[in-house]
Amino acid sequence: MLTVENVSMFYRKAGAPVFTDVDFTVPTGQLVPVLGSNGAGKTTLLKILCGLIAPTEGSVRIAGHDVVRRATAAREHLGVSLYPERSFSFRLTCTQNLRYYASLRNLFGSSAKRETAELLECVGLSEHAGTQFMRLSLGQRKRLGLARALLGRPPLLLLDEPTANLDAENVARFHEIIANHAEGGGSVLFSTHNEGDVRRATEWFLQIDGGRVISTPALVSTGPASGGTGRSPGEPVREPGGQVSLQEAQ
Ligand SMILES: Nc1ncnc2c1ncn2[C@@H]1O[C@H](COP(=O)(O)OP(=O)(O)OP(=O)(O)O)[C@@H](O)[C@H]1O
Repeated sequence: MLTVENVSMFYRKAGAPVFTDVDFTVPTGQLVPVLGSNGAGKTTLLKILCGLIAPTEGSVRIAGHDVVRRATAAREHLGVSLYPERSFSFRLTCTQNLRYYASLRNLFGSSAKRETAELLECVGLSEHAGTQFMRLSLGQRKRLGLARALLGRPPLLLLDEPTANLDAENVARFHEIIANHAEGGGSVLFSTHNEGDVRRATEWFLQIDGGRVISTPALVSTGPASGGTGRSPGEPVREPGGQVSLQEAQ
């Protein structure tokens, strides 16, 4: 679904690259968290993956389409939510905002109306359907961003800190939504500062550290409802390639 090959990123005037030689693949049906400290490069990576900025070197393909050279084709397979959220119209309601973005996905009339209502219900915003965006809390804005990313049910979701500002109930709701997405054959790559997201989401994650993007098995994936370790008592923690494991970080 998503293929990243030899990607490096240098911002002009910056003294050092954000990261170099990034290679990974996200197959269909996988959930991949991206961890990294402030300034590590998570947002930069997401912007490159969705084609908002071009990498200095390397290439990104979504469903086989290069995100720079075949951007329109690539974006048909893609739903995006970046952080901070700046692209909604402040004076429009949740419904009006989603209907506008639905039209950009070629959804009009009754199908747009139905999908907009379903997605507001899905992210728990039905009661705010008629609320202006500027009157939403930060967590509600984040959930509206997720609803917009889901418009048209694109197979790949790229989400920047989707659990930031969410309460526990809505973090659980987010994990249920992405688990359903994966069950339906979709893939999700999302950045987070919350290691709980890694335990709940997946079997492997990406960690950006010192200009390297490292893929690491989580080994603690136990499904959405569990907070357990996923290991038998006494079972050793595997540390492939000497990489930092989630357990070490706790
Ligand atoms: N437009 C830009 N021009 C120059 N440098 C930039 C630009 N955008 C980001 N950077 C730098 O690139 C590095 C990575 O930033 P980025 O926002 O991708 O990090 P992040 O991991 O998302 O951080 P956070 O967790 O704080 O959101 C930082 O050093 C940042 O200062």
